[in-house]
Amino acid sequence: MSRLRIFSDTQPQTPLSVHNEHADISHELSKIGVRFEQWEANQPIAPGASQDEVIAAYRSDIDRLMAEQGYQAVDVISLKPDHPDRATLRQKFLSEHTHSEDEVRFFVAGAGQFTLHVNGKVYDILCEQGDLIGVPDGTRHWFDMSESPYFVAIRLFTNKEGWVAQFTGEDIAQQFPRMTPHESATVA
Ligand SMILES: CSCCC(=O)/C(O)=C/O
Ligand SMILES: [Fe+2]
Ligand code: NI
Repeated sequence: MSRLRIFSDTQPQTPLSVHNEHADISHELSKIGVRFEQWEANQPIAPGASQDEVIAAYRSDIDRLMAEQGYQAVDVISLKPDHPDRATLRQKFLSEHTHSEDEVRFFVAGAGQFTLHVNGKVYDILCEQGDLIGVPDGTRHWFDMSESPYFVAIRLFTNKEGWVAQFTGEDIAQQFPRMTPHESATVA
């Protein structure tokens, strides 16, 4: 189940609030300009599926999003627990960073944890199949997939170069809860 936990950025042990209802999660995230929607994601795609398979299965949604916001590039992250590079890939997203463009991710299988650092608060969002998240450019954030990743996410970019991150050099991501293998597995 999708979940939002909101923390003070100085209190990683105890959330200020926890939200499990999709409408509530969307409402809270809309306050910080973050798009969080539930889309149809019922194509027969499993983590490990190839980029071409995923894009073909979701072509109409991708085209609609690209037309809607002028995105110029799309790619897919598709990982399951036996991926040989899972540790390296996990580490790549685990440090706080920003992008100079909106970060739009559509989860079409499994789950992943986005954490946003905005105005002295930390918004820890467990995203699951069907969740579409849009994080405004310049928003400080990180992403975890647990040590046992199981998800497929479609990524849209305005930058033709695809994924480019500016790391903040802060260690805050190391202080907040990581995604657990259980949270990854419960959607398997
Ligand atoms: C959920 S897609 C992989 C993570 C990613 O693209 C990103 O920028 C995380 O911050
Ligand atoms: Fe990112
Ligand atoms: Ni409210």
